[in-house]
Amino acid sequence: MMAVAIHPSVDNGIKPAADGFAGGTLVCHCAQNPVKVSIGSQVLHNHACGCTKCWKPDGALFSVVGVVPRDKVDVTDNAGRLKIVDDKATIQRHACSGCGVHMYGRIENDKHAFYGLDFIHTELSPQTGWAPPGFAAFVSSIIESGADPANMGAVRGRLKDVGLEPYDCLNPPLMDALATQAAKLSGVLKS
Ligand SMILES: N[C@@H](CCC(=O)N[C@@H](CS)C(=O)NCC(=O)O)C(=O)O
Ligand SMILES: [Zn+2]
Ligand SMILES: [Zn+2]
Repeated sequence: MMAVAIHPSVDNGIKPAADGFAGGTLVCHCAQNPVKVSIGSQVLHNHACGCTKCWKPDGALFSVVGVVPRDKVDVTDNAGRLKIVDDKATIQRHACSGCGVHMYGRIENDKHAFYGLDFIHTELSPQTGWAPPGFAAFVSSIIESGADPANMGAVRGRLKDVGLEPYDCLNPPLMDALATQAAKLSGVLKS
């Protein structure tokens, strides 16, 4: 039986991070005058995301998305083509209006646990050495994009086989970070 396809960067074999890797350039899919974004950092918390909002390449069940400090993100070419997909969302995804690819997602709420980090898709960069995805988030959400609910056992099995522990929200460290921030904001936890 053919293995469940997750995402090209997973299905073609997850490549390890390179020591000392410190960034690269994201390029959108437009054949002419692509949008380019320079990233001056290794990616952190890279993961597969099954939610409906994260950008996925054609045919993929999951997005692969991670974060970098926002001051390490610099749009260098054709910034004028970027449009915010949903300005009400927590993560404002800046997409190329030509090809639809999301170039970076930014949190503008400075009370959010992940404020200061931008979300990026390292597959848009020709450089190798990015930290690979380490877990799978929002796995059940792929059903909202049309995945067959009856196939979820096979999907989770495949994710485990390739070392991506499946979660239906984020992984425990990130869920703890969100809850810690909520407890500080409510005053339950003294900061
Ligand atoms: N089940 C929902 C989940 C969406 C969701 O909560 N996505 C997560 C992971 S990217 C999130 O943090 N979203 C914030 C946002 O999109 O602004 C869907 O698939 O649309
Ligand atoms: Zn484009
Ligand atoms: Zn997502």
